[in-house]
Amino acid sequence: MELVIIPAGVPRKPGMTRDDLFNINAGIVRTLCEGVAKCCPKAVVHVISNPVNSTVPIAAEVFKKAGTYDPRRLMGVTTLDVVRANTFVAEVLGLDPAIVKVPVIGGHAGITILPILSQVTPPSSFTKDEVEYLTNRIQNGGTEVVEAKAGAGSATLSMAFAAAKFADATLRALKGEAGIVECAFVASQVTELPFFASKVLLGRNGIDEILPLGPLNEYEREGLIKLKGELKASIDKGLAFAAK
Ligand SMILES: NC(=O)C1=CN([C@@H]2O[C@H](COP(=O)(O)OP(=O)(O)OC[C@H]3O[C@@H](n4cnc5c(N)ncnc54)[C@H](O)[C@@H]3O)[C@@H](O)[C@H]2O)C=CC1
Ligand SMILES: O=C([O-])CC(=O)C(=O)O
Repeated sequence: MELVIIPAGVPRKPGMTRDDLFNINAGIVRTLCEGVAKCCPKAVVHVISNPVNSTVPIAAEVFKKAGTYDPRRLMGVTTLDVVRANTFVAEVLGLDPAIVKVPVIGGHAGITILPILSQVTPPSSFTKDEVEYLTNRIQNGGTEVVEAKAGAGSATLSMAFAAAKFADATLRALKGEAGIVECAFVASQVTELPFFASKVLLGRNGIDEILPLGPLNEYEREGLIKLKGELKASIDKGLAFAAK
């Protein structure tokens, strides 16, 4: 049982998008994945380095070239989006974040981060204003931290918490614990895009099953349509880089 977590690379400074990190981090992720393919080709790989929407496709291409690719074992880490969503929704509902679960789908940048508030557990309803506030806050949670740190980096500490949470869930599933479901950015057929974040069932081999998106309300369906263009462009940018 092997798990490789890749958090290497440069973080954002205020005014930058995650995509602005591409020029440096794409090469770092490519080199590290070449090392994984050589040294531990059967490892499950968690990619944290941004822009996740591009670095995961890069990792997939590196593994394909090396002949070690297994889509069940490659996951982009979007747990921090879920941690933020659980926290902000719990604040609005006046609940303990530990009991709130919000699926977050799409990708890991700006509008590609789409919280599915209609599927929150415990079942809850929100006003239109609350939906707008929560969606924007969750989509911009990373930027909020980058601005607050004013040049000293991004959300390192909360990412460490999220990475540990996702690693723990993955390792428990690899050991045989049943029924572990997490959101992650993975090779996917739930939409027409080749990679997408959604709920996945983890198991002894990594991803056992990618779960359907479930019913979305009109606001979420519109969000899904809007995010696809940006997400596709980021995926294609990663694939083009890896093909060079
Ligand atoms: N997926 C997510 O939700 C999140 C992703 N991130 C991303 O994670 C990455 C790291 O962020 P932080 O840990 O906050 O930055 P940091 O600057 O605190 O740490 C980055 C680490 O990467 C190492 N590094 C740099 N180049 C390397 C190379 N070529 N090979 C191996 N290691 C190398 C550095 O020595 C440093 O230890 C950034 O790309 C950031 O955008 C950060 C937070 C959340
Ligand atoms: O925003 C950033 O640059 C780091 C990150 O991905 C996050 O905190 O979600």
